[in-house]
Formats: sequence, C-alpha cells, structure tokens
Amino acid sequence: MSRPILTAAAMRRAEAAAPVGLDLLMERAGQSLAEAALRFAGPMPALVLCGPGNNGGDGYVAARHLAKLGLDVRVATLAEPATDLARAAREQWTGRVEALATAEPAPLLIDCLFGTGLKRGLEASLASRFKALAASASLLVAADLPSGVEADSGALLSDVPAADLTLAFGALKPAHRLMPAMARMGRLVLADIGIAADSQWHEIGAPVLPAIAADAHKYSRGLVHALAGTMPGAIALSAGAAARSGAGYVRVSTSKPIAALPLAVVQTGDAKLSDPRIGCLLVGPGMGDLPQLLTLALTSHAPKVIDADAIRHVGEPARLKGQDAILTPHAGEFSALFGELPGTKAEQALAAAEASGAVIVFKGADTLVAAPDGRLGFAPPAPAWLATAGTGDVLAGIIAALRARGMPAFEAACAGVWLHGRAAERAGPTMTADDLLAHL
Ligand SMILES: NC(=O)C1=CN([C@@H]2O[C@H](COP(=O)(O)OP(=O)(O)OC[C@H]3O[C@@H](n4cnc5c(N)ncnc54)[C@H](OP(=O)(O)O)[C@@H]3O)[C@@H](O)[C@H]2O)[C@@H](O)CC1
Ligand SMILES: [K+]
Repeated sequence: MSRPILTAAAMRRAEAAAPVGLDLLMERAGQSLAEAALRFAGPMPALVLCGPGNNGGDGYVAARHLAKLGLDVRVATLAEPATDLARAAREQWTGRVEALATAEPAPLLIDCLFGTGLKRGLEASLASRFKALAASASLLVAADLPSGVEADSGALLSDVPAADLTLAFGALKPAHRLMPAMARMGRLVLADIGIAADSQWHEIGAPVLPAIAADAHKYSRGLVHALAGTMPGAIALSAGAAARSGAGYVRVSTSKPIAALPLAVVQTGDAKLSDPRIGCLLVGPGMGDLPQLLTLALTSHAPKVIDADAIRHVGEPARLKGQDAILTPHAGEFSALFGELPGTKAEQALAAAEASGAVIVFKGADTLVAAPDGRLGFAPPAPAWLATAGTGDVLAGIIAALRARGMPAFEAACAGVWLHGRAAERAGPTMTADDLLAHL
C-alpha cells in the first residue's frame, strides 16, 4: 500500500473538492486530534496552542472534544482567528482563552499554531515561548505538522521542538517524509478526514514482487550483468545483493578474478554486452576512474542501473535519454551531474528525471524515487545506521535484480529502496553493508 503525498496547494484543492463542507473537515480533524492525543497521552492535563489560521481552528475543535472526554484542557492563543472557519470553531469553545505569552505549561502540549499555511519562520519571541512550553511538557502532539516546518520542502523555518506524535490530516505532506522536518515528527499518524487524496506523489509502500513462474529457469528469472572496475569489494556487495534479490543469474565481467564474490556469481573476462538475455546491466559500484566502462555500458540496449562513480562520468544528463536507465545518486553525485537545481528536493528529483529521461533514486536519509513522467516516491523512514560504506552498492544490486526480474524501472527502484530499508531494520544498529545481504 502506498499513501498519497500532497503539497499544501494540492491539499487545498482536495479540500475544496471534498464532498462535504470545510467545517465538517475541520470538525473531523479536531475530533481525531483529540482522540489521538487522549489515546497517546492518557488523561493528563492539556494545553492547546491555537494559531490564527485553520490549524488553530482544529485546535479549538480538539479542545472542545477533549473537554467532552473529561480532560482538564486549557487553550492559549497567539492571535484572534483570521479565517471564518477558525472563528466558528473558536465560538464553539466555551472555555477560557489565555494569551500564549503568559499561559502556564501543561504536561500535554498540543501544537495547533501553524500547519500547511506557514510561509515564514515564527517570530523569535513566539519560537522561544513555544520551545519553553514544549520543554516543560511531558508530551508534545502536533496537529498536521510541527509548527515551524514548511509543508512542501521539509525545511525548518524556525527552531522546531520535536513532537512525540504528529497527526497528519487527510494526506501526508512532503515535509512528513523530507529531512530535516521528518526527524521532528515523532510517531506519524494519518487521520482520514474524508478527503479523496489523489496524487502522482506517494509514500513508497511494501512492494508486490513478481512471482517465480513454475517453469522458471535461471535466464527467465533475470540475468544481471555487472561491470567490475578497480574496487572489487563494492562489486562483490552489488553482485551479492543482486543474487539474493531473486535474479536467476548474476554475471560480473572483470579483468582479474575477484575472491570476495559469492560462488553463485559467474566471473567472466568477456564483457558480452550484446547478450540479449541481459535483464539489467549494472555499472558504477567499485568502478573507480574508468569512464570507459560507462561508455561501454551505454552501447548496450539492456536496461541499466548506473551508480556511484559512473554517475560522475555521465557528463550531460541528456546523454542518458533513451537508455532505460535508473540512476542512484547521493547528494554529491546528484549535484555533480545535475548542478544546483532550484526548488525542493522533490522538485529537484523530478527535474533531474526529466532532464535525463532516467528514473532517479535521489538517496539520503529521505530517499526519493522520481520518474520522467512525474511520478515521485518518498521512502518511509529507514534506520540512520544505513549511513555506512557499501550500503549504496547493495541498493544498486537489489534494484538491478528487480529490474532484471521484469519490474518496470520506477517500480523496481521503489521496491529496492523499500526492501533495503527493511533489511537494515532487521540487520540492526551494528550492521555493516556485508551484513545487509543476509537480511534481504
Ligand atoms: N487541508 C484540509 O483538508 C484541512 C485542513 N485543515 C487545517 O488547516 C491547516 C491549514 O490552514 P491555513 O491554510 O489557514 O494555514 P495555517 O497553517 O493555519 O496558518 C496560516 C495562518 O498563519 C499566519 N502565519 C503564517 N506564518 C506565520 C508566522 N510565521 N507567524 C505568524 N503568523 C503566521 C497566516 O497569516 P498570513 O501569512 O496570511 O499573514 C495565516 O493567518 C492545515 O494544516 C490543517 O491543520 C483542517 O482544518 C481540515 C481540513
Ligand atoms: K501544528
């Protein structure tokens, strides 16, 4: 299952197209916030911080429901409501409204200051007051987004205290899956408030992998051909990962024998790139300074995974047009090939896919998979311990195997990213890239 991801503007459109009124959407958002906070925190005294927009409106609704559920709840506000919806929600709150500047803290702090409407950082005095109230609370619950986070970019526009729980309304926003914001969400829960959220952008979910046919043979299951370069360890990780990710046959062309390769991986001195059985060609891991390997790879008609050093040698993104390629750059490799692109990470990934005609796996703590047709996958959070040498080689091998097994490029890349993250969870915090292979 993959969940749609909507920008702030797309969210407003979805909201306007909803079959029910905005007041009912706000009622559902506020009620679900109250119920989630109570379930998460238990019946502890709560302080709801309400901003001037509809995020604040959700707060007044949540306060009303928390009071109805028997909680000791107070409301503090920054300013009077600025929208009709928020004003109507404010009017239905029969309790007192305190000034945020002087409100006493509470063990449960509910942040309804700003959501998708935030466009600039919080003023310094407000940011420090918010931080102090958060520091005095035992639990911080954020409505839609932690206040200070920019919905579309995941940037922190001012200092944002980390929430313990974030309840996203209607659909996930890019910031829920982009750094640095992603690390401030705490547990992320999506509340269905009755919006039909449809998008070409989605969170990458568990993949459906191709079944192994009853009459399969090693070639029909997929042949991965990898080009070895100067660093044998990296190609051994990639080829090992491909062999363990369901490729029927993994072959490495190398000028000298590589001791670290699994026995099941065939080593050959001949590049054999015209072999029509090649389901995916892998170039880059351990390549070193041998740009001729990339040149050779680009003469092949087979689908390709282009990783690591090979990315730096592409030179012009347009050189990849018509190559049926998947590129797996980290941030440094990405800017080496595509330059400093404007916009959010999501926009940059899509622009790179369009410029190269390739599927781009823009790696990082917030990996994105972009297709030239505008589809964009956001990886669910993966363990920080994946940030260690060789894990990129493993990822390239997994994706090459899935591509050779017949998955389309975008789906293979998304599935590879998902499997890689889950393998790291299973391998645990002391893992090395070698250990990852045993958990695929
Ligand atoms: N999508 C849906 O289906 C539903 C959405 N819902 C909820 O609505 C939320 C979006 O509401 P929203 O658009 O009113 O924006 P919101 O985040 O409240 O802030 C805008 C206000 O803040 C102000 N402001 C901004 N920055 C500021 C700053 N630094 N310092 C001070 N002020 C600042 C800004 O003022 P302005 O920039 O105009 O001067 C404006 O007044 C969304 O996140 C969700 O919680 C639900 O109710 C149900 C259905
Ligand atoms: K908020």
